[in-house]
Amino acid sequence: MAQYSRVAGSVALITLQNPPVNALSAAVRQGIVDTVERALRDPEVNSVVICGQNGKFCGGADIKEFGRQMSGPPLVPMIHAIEAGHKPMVAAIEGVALGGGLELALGCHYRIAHSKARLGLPEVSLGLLPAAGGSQRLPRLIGVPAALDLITTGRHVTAAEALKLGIVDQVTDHNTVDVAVKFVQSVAGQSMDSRRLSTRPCPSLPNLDAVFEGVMQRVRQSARGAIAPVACVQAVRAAATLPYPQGMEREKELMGTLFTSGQARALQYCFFAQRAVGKWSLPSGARWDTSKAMPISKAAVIGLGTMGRGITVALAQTGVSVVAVDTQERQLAEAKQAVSGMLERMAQKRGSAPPLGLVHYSNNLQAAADADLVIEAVFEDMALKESVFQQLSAICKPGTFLCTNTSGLDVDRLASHTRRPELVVGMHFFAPAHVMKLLEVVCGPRSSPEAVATAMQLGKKMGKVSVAVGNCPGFVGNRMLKPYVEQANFLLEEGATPELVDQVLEDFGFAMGVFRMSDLSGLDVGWRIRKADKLTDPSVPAGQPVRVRQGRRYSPLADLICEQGRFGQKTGQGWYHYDKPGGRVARSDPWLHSFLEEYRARHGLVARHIDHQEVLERCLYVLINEGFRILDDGIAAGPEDIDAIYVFGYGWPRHRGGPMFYASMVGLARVLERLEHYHQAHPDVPHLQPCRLLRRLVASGSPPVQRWREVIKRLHSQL
Ligand SMILES: CCCCCCCCCCCCC/C=C/C(=O)SCCNC(=O)CCNC(=O)[C@H](O)C(C)(C)COP(=O)(O)OP(=O)(O)OC[C@H]1O[C@@H](n2cnc3c(N)ncnc32)[C@H](O)[C@@H]1OP(=O)(O)O
Repeated sequence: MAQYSRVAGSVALITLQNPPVNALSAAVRQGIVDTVERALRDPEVNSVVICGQNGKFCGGADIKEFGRQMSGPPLVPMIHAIEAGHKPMVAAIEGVALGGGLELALGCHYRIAHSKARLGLPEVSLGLLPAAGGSQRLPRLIGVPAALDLITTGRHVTAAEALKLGIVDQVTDHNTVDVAVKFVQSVAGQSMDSRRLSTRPCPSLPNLDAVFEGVMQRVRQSARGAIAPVACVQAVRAAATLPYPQGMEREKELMGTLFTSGQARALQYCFFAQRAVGKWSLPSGARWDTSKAMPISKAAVIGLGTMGRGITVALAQTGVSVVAVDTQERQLAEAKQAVSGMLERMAQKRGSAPPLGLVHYSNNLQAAADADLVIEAVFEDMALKESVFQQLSAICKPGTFLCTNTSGLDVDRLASHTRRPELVVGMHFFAPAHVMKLLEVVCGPRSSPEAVATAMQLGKKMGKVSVAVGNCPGFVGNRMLKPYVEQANFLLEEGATPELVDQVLEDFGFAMGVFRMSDLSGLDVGWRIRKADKLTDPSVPAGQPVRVRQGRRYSPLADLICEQGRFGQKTGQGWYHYDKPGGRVARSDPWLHSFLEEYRARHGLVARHIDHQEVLERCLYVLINEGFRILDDGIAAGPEDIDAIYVFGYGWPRHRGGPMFYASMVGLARVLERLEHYHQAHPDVPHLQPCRLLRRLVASGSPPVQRWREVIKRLHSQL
């Protein structure tokens, strides 16, 4: 797991060997301890180079080991032995040096990186801190402000930035190991005293207290309840204020709290969930590893509203040539300007040229004829989409994949309007499409494995977390959102305010509560869908009670708000008041409160006190319950898919792991018991009725979330 060889006569070369990223497993750590000892003992060796196999230095501690009993030599003394060694040690960094990998490099006396390498301390994104001395050595090397930035954000830096910051001593375009070997020979025999970071003082900083106070305030605000970023600040503060040994003690103490926390488990679960969703499988048996993705070099986007523009930008950023089509001249002209602007701003940030030449515009659908893949993003109207698909099917070359960006309409119905339904899949992007990480790839019953694989691969190329889901109204994300929003409206009827509901959800960790989020997305969107679903407006049969639809409880509150022309931020009024149309700052609105009071009085509803627990349980458990139904229906293959969708597309706090993981942390029996309780209190709300799968999981002993797939498989095979 760490190979020892002699090169250039007197240099020991230690190569970490643990594919795919040379993570520091127990065996690798043992290998490093043994080979370093050997190099230090060997009288013929005067210097050491440490590198990683297959062009990757090291991806850090082995995350898989964290949930288990730890064994093997610990990292801290291992790195200390390297730093204390009397022979010069150089880290030859290719590929990545992340987390424990960078901490290992910081223990070396010199660091030489390849120009394409990326370095960072991303432990915070796993709910941890760099506890192998990283929180103490990095501030001593690059100063407190830069170390705080890297450690609290976990961001990766390029070799060029690492050189500028002083993390590495040299960057090369040549063979990094050869350069390191040559270099280490040039310093062999010299004293390494000044190169041991643990012996250096932290560069002094005026107004230390004020700096840390400011940073702590900012970090607490953006952490939204996550504890690791706060612990990271505390650890760096120890580096700045304490001698190294005491700083290490503090690092260990803080890590002790984080290591076994639920948040660390949640974040590590998210890490693996994000990777698990790439290994998709469909009920048909089609799988990621047996389905061939087709290369896409030319795409077309049809409909250049907000979504179409974002998708065009995202494709061009990926290097795909795009023809952007809108039949309305005015919309086309506006889109041209908007897309170019977005591409230019993004390029400016990156310091590169904008890929303007990759985008062509047309007002004629015919321009999509030779595209390899088309993404339809016209207005969310079934008849309109059907007509576009019919035309595309006639226009496009044989083999063109036809995708729809619908947020919930029937993909199979659209496929039925084409000559090749197997080439049709949904590609549901989230606004703004060039920024948001999530892509739901919606597989209809007739979508071919190649079509799914192609959409998944294209999503990955675009930097998205692509999740394959089945076809049903709202797919996964929006289907679960519906009962969540519905509960929030019911709570208003019963006595809550938008402020209370939002406060509870934001305290939980959501970036925005449900009402603030609805105001941002536009209340008219849901109104239009409810009209199409015949839940409101003239289509509702006369004599139907206002608060009942299709035999269930219904809240017309959102419809009434829309009837007042209050569509949220865009009109300056919605559930909140904004300074002007398009304003961003939500203010409590006395009009809304009087409106709620009048509404309750009109319907004989008596407002009662609703506590935070009820708000949280009713909103979240009803959403989770729908998640179980989705698993039971086979619309999502496993809980990781649902959790990835919620974390990357719906602002679910990552340190809570996603709704299904959260349910497992709360305890499935508890979730079941609370749903039963609320369903008894509200028997006219079917969404509160605990789902069959939840009951069965509880009956089978509430297995951990990682084992649900097996249980679901077993249940389905028994049907
Ligand atoms: C009572 C309590 C006492 C407390 C005491 C505790 C003692 C413990 C002290 C320990 C101190 C630890 C301090 C250090 C901590 C760390 O180092 S944490 C890890 C930090 N590193 C990372 O976060 C990097 C994670 N990986 C990545 O970001 C990416 O994988 C990559 C390296 C950039 C490569 O990306 P890409 O090429 O896109 O490949 P992927 O698909 O992401 O990954 C490929 C497979 O590799 C697996 N993998 C990646 N990194 C790790 C890892 N560090 N450990 C284990 N496995 C890893 C990944 O899951 C993929 O696997 P498959 O899906 O199976 O292919």
